[in-house]
Amino acid sequence: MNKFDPKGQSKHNEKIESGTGDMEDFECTMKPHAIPIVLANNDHSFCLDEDALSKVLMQDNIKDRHVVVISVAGAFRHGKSFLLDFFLRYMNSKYVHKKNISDWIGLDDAPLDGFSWRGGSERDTTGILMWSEIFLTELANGEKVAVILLDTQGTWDSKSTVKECATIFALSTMISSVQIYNLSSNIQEDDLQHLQLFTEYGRLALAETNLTPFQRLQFLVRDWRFPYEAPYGAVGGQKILEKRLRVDENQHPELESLRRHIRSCFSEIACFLMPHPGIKVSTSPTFDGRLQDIDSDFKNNLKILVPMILAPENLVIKQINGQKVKARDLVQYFKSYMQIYQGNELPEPKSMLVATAEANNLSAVADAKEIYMNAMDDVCGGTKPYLNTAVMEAEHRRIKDKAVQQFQSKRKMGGEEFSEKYKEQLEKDLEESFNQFKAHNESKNIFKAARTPAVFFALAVFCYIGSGAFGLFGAYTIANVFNTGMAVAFITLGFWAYVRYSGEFRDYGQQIDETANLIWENCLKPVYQSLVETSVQQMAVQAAELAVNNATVTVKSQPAANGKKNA
Ligand SMILES: Nc1nc2c(ncn2[C@@H]2O[C@H](COP(=O)(O)OP(=O)(O)OP(=O)(O)O)[C@@H](O)[C@H]2O)c(=O)[nH]1
Repeated sequence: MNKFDPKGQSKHNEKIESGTGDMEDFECTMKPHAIPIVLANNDHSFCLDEDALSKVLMQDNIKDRHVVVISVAGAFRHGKSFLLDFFLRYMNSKYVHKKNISDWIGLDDAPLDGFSWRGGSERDTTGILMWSEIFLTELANGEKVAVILLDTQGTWDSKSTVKECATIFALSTMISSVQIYNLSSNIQEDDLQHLQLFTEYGRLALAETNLTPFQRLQFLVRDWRFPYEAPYGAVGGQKILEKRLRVDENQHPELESLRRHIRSCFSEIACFLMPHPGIKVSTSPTFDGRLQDIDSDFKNNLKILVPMILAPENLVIKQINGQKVKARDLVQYFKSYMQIYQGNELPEPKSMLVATAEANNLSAVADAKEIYMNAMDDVCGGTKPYLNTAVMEAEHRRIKDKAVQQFQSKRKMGGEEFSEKYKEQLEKDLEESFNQFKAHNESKNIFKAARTPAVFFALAVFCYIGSGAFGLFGAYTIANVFNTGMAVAFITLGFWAYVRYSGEFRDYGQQIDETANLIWENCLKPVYQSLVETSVQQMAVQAAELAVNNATVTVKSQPAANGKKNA
């Protein structure tokens, strides 16, 4: 097990030491170590340690250099940090100690240190860690670039949500120029599906652009067990990759679109097959990374893989929107990407079951709504005449029950409890639709539609009579007020008719309708109702009198008739 635990050294105001002298800004008190840049919070969110990031990237001799960012991501407990420590050995031996490059892999009995790694089944790395030492590497054209190494929190451990996994993977893919996708045994369909989910989550956070969003994707298959099918290394990897990402004519559209998506996200995709490192590496609790305990096949392939990624001729400079990125820019990008993931703009990535159950329920809701809308359309749709409100409400209840029944009877994933909130939403939506149908139905009631002109016409007539009556008694001032009222009523009526005809000034039209309603409810309706009541009363009185008179006449005429009969 490695003795070097950088997690105990990650206080961000600590000064760090560089073996190269490249980090003279820092006081030389510590060995280079892993610095947590993105920290995992207890509430399943992440935050950026800006100070720590700036301290590393804003050093005088680093900040204006183009960067090469190499990140390793993938499922937890699959040897990501272990691999990165060999990257460190390569960089240290070449650029720090200026040693012969063939010796970079180290001594047989030297424990492996650097990024924290360990055996066991529990996760080790959380958030995103950056190696404190930035390696300045000279390219063939003489430019010195800054090589940055990132270790990431493994995906699919029992403590992380899908959102956390997606955030770390997406963020590290967005920031890196080479993303190493570390897999175990094979490239499986679920690995591709997860990659699709994570890259889509990353692409969502980026501004719309026609350029390929990410740079190099390096599949790294650990413990490859079928060298007789495809040999270890890059050639075998390419063979497997071609097979897995092949798009066939007869392929299911879902599989095809997944493959197209992955290809469209990266400007370059490669694969490397690594052999198993030996039983001691994977099972011994006392293994501390010594080369003597690692199988030679693994070591030989490491000697090919590591330079394939880190040798100057293979370095990929980080580009965003086609522009090469400098270390100082990377600080800004980190900040703005983190802000996006901390905000509420992005949809929440879900587990496959939750996403499928949601889709099932939403489709059942859509079907039920369609049933309701079609049936209500038949009852009171656009071309149907006005329907009595009570009948309409009864029809609404009947059709709504039918729609909800349809929703409940449809087979859905996620269970009863999960469906409940969709059922509630459906009922709410149906009530809203009913209100719209109701409003539409009301507008078909010609008496209600004629209310505004009727009210203003009645006002005009009232003012006309008023003006005539007061004029008759010589009260000309009051008569003039009534005349003005009549003119206002007619002008309003004319304007209202214009609004209805032209469709312009609709707000004013609405205000006139509301005023008419107000006048109707508060003045005309009470008068109208009392008139109706009075006339009904009078009719009742008259009917009663008529009945009494008739009865009296009958009683009086009856004895006379009887007398005639007797005579
Ligand atoms: N089978 C196998 N085990 C490996 C390989 N490389 C490293 N290991 C072992 O895997 C275990 C985990 O190594 P780490 O480097 O800590 O794994 P990790 O992916 O960084 O783990 P997390 O930080 O928890 O995500 C250690 O016991 C290593 O010895 C490999 O290629 N194959």
